[in-house]
Amino acid sequence: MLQISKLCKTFSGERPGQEVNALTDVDLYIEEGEFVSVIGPSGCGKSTLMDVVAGLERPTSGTVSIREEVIDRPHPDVGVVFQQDATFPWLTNLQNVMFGLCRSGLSKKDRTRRAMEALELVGVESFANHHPSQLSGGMRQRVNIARVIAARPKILLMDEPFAALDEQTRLRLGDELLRIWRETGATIVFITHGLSEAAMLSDRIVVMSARPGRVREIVTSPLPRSRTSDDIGSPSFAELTGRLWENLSHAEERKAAV
Ligand SMILES: Nc1ncnc2c1ncn2[C@@H]1O[C@H](COP(=O)(O)OP(=O)(O)OP(=O)(O)O)[C@@H](O)[C@H]1O
Repeated sequence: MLQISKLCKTFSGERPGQEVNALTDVDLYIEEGEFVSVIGPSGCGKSTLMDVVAGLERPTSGTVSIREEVIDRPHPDVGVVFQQDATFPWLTNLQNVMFGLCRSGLSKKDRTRRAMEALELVGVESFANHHPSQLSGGMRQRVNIARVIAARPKILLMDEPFAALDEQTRLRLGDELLRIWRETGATIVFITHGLSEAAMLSDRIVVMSARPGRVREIVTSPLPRSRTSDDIGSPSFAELTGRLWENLSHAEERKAAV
């Protein structure tokens, strides 16, 4: 579904001639319908990887392909959810979700229907005619997710979407996201700083090394596809987070040594 090959990304630094190697030789293959999380030390290039896959940044070298089509701009099959609230305060929640469909070519009636379906999927349909300011942070993030999934992307990229939320809300939204993933069959790439979040949500977890970021290890989850936050107390979960922590602390040690 998604193939990342020998991906490198270098930015110009603050001083003339200075360069920042954000990513080097990243190779990753993601199957259709997989839920893959990416973790790694701060500054290792997770957001850069997401931006390149989203077609928002051009790779310095290497390629990103979706079903063998090399992408160099935002692709219609890809939706992106960021940590920051992207709702427009002057629009209702329904209008916000419909806005995400304004270039879809659908009639207003169909856009309304699709937007309502997306709001139902994330559980905020009863607030369709309220404004984002009338919602809690967690509910607003549900509207942001609805806005993206209303367009029915085959690949959903999520860059720390729950980072600004409290732990309880994160867990609840994690469960909702797993349900949405199972219902839609979307392929999800999820960036997080949270080991438990990555362990609970993912089929596979990509651990990146310190900058310049590359794939350090890919850990396959022993948890079933039907996993929920109830699995957090299980021995498999503890073993998985232990393994992730071990990997991450080695990556952090390397960062300290650089
Ligand atoms: N537009 C840019 N221009 C110059 N340097 C950049 C740019 N974007 C990112 N960088 C640098 O590239 C490196 C990787 O940044 P990135 O934000 O991708 O890391 P990250 O792993 O997402 O970080 P964090 O975990 O802290 O969110 C950092 O050193 C950052 O300063």
